[in-house]
Formats: sequence, C-alpha cells, structure tokens
Amino acid sequence: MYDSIINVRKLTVELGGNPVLRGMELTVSTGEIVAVVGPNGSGKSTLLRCLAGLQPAASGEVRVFGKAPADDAAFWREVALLGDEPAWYPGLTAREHLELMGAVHARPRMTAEAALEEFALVERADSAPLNLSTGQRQRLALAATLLRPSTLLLLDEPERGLDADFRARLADLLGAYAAAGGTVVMATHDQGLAARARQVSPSGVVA
Ligand SMILES: Nc1ncnc2c1ncn2[C@@H]1O[C@H](COP(=O)(O)OP(=O)(O)OP(=O)(O)O)[C@@H](O)[C@H]1O
Repeated sequence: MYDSIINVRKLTVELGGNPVLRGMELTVSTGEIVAVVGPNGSGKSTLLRCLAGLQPAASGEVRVFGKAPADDAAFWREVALLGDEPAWYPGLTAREHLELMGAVHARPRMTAEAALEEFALVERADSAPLNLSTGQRQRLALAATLLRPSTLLLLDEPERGLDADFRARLADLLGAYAAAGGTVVMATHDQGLAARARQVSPSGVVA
C-alpha cells in the first residue's frame, strides 16, 4: 500500500506546440476520490492521459504507485481507465462483453450477472452494444471498467449520457469502491459527482 498513490510535480504538457498543463501539482492518497473540474479545453483529459502513461510530459514528474506510469501489463493490472467509448466486439452481446472481461482476469471484482444488475442492464443483456441507447452503452462501459480488478480508477467524464438517477447511483458506486480501499480520479462536469469528491482544477488550484 502507498500513502500517496499519485504524485504530480511541476507537470507541463504541450499539445500541438501549445502549453496545456503548466506546472501542475497534485497528490492523491489511497482511498481518495478526486474530481478534476474546469471548463472545456482546460486540460482534464490530458491530465488523465498523463496519469495513465499515455501522454508524455514536456517537463515535470508524474508518479503513480511510486514510479512513472508505464503503459504495460503490470500497470494495467492495477489501473482501470474509462476514456472515450471503447471498441465493441462485433457479434457479442452486452452480457458477452462482460463475460469476456471477467474471463481474462483471474479475480474480477464481480460476475457479469452482478455487473448487469449493478448497472441496470439486465433487460438489455442480450443486445449488441450498438443497439443500446447512449446512456446504456455508457453504463456497459462503466460496468466493464468496474468489473476489472483494480486499485486505481481513472475516469474521463463517466457521467456522459447518464440520466440523473444513474449519476447519483454512480456516485454511490464510486464511494463504495473508495471505501473498499480503491482510489478514483475522474474528470467531470457533473456537480453531483464533484460534490462528493475532492475537487482540483488542471491548474492545480482547488476549484
Ligand atoms: N492532439 C491535440 N493536439 C493539439 N491540441 C490538443 C490535442 N488534444 C487536445 N488539445 C488541446 O488541449 C487542450 C486541453 O484538452 P483536453 O481534452 O485535455 O481538455 P478537457 O479539459 O478535457 O476538455 P473537455 O471538458 O472539453 O473534455 C484543449 O485546448 C485542446 O484543444
């Protein structure tokens, strides 16, 4: 266990020659829920990509579990990332996507059936993802992310497409994940989700 699971020091990132993050500082402790908040284009997704080891820094330091995040198997055994909509496998139903995710991990956090229940997809379990509504597809993507064993969740706008009831439900699910010792960092525009988290902005200033 690490007291602080994420340490970001003087992080500067440039995209297309433009500075996006400038000297950002962030420390996240085990069991915390952190909401990265700020206007469109302020660098929330960029920060998450840095934490996931998918975006190199121009300068500064990013440490996750005590070392630079590496896009490798050991890192992804600990980290579950929800970014843009995942690529769905043609011909597989919602249930089969979750069963597949469960089958490739030695200790999934829940069964496919439990995930279907938790994410209110039981009635649509035999549909292909592309035949689901936008919010149902987002619930499926969240179910697949939460089913994976992980100790750190990185979520980019997990509220996308969700109705008000399910946004509140998601806040509870993330609370339970953190109460069980997990850590959550999410970029969000949802005030309800942010209200239940420690809020930071990509400039590092508490919002
Ligand atoms: N590949 C890229 N090349 C150049 N600039 C980029 C690239 N990707 C993003 N940017 C710019 O970097 C800035 C930060 O983008 P980012 O996606 O991190 O913002 P965000 O806070 O997540 O925004 P939103 O709330 O709209 O999701 C924006 O000004 C964006 O236009």
